[in-house]
Amino acid sequence: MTSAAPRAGEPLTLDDFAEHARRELLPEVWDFIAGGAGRERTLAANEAVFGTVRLRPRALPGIEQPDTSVEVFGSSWAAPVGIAPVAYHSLAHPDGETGTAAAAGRLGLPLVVSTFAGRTLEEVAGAADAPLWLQLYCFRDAGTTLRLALRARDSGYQALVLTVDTPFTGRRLRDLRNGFAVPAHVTPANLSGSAAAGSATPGAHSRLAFDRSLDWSAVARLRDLSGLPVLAKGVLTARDAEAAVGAGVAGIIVSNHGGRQLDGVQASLEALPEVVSAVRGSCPVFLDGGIRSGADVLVALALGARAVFVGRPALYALAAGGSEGVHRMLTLLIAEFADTMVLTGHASPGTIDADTVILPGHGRPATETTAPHTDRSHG
Ligand SMILES: Cc1cc2nc3c(=O)[nH]c(=O)nc-3n(C[C@H](O)[C@H](O)[C@H](O)COP(=O)(O)O)c2cc1C
Ligand SMILES: CC(C)CC(=O)C(=O)O
Repeated sequence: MTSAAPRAGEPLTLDDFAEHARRELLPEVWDFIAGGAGRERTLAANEAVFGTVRLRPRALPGIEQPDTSVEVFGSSWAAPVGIAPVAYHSLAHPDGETGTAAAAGRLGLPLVVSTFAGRTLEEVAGAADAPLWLQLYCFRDAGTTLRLALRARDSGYQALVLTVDTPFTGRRLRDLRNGFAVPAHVTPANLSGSAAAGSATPGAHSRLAFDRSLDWSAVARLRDLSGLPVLAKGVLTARDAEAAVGAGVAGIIVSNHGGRQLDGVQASLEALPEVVSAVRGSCPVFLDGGIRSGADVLVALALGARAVFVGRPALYALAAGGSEGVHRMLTLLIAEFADTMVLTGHASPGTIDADTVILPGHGRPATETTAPHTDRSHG
């Protein structure tokens, strides 16, 4: 890929965007976004594990221009990359979720809007022209969740993402030490007036307001009510993947919530093969957690993900440059992915298989060291 020479100081990597954001944000806001639960072992592992996988190059691949696009639930995405649901984009920049949606939409990439978005579902829909999904937390006040699902359907959202790893938010020590509270000007726009609107301290609020009696029957309830496909976000084991499939999910997002829930669990990438194998091609499997480069995207696809989502990098790019910053970050990620495709000999994402990577401790391609999970032929 040819690209124009960068201007001095322009971010050249996703890590550069994080560095810009760290300088822009108040320390306690940076900590809320960057931090994880407990000793942050899982948070660290999410990124570090990508550094342990080796790529297998392809000489003279004969690819002029790779086609990075993928199809998901009948929609074309410009690349196998979306934006994970992250609360309160307006913490990072006044453009908030509408800025993020506009940037992703210009590039043909999807956005998953958080239950705790700072802009209304309808405002975000007005700003985006790429697929939108709505992430749902289920509240004790069940009506609040059901109304959100119906509003999403009515404003053209294409899927619901039920977060299944959060009966309450994890113990995030940075926030506890900082006494972090969401600033008064940042509010959950879609919960206003509801019993779930709650307080400014996300941890305490989640313990009061989230429905801990929730079980897998929620999938069918939300699907039947809204007519939308429902994905489960936060699956890390074969057992939970089988439960999700049994409950009728349309897709699974392998995720540990960016290391913000149960510290000590596997990195998302480590859990991916087990989940892909358990699902046996019955629904697409996605991954979030630790994706910081185009090569990381390729590695996740090689181990069976249909597509990946980035969480923190979207907020960092927003903090660094508003909607334009998100556009630049996503453009960079797609360009890195396209370059990595060419150098590993893939003209389209569909051919990226386990033969493209070597897992830690093995001198051989992952095809020979991992079982049948590499089948991504499912719809
Ligand atoms: C500041 C912040 C807020 C988040 N808010 C939500 C949320 O509202 N709902 C949800 O399901 N996940 C939420 N997540 C988790 C992300 O969807 C995603 O799982 C995680 O950020 C992926 O890891 P990454 O940041 O390494 O890309 C949040 C993550 C962060 C960093
Ligand atoms: C407001 C919070 C519940 C959002 C969240 O899921 C998180 O901070 O990880």
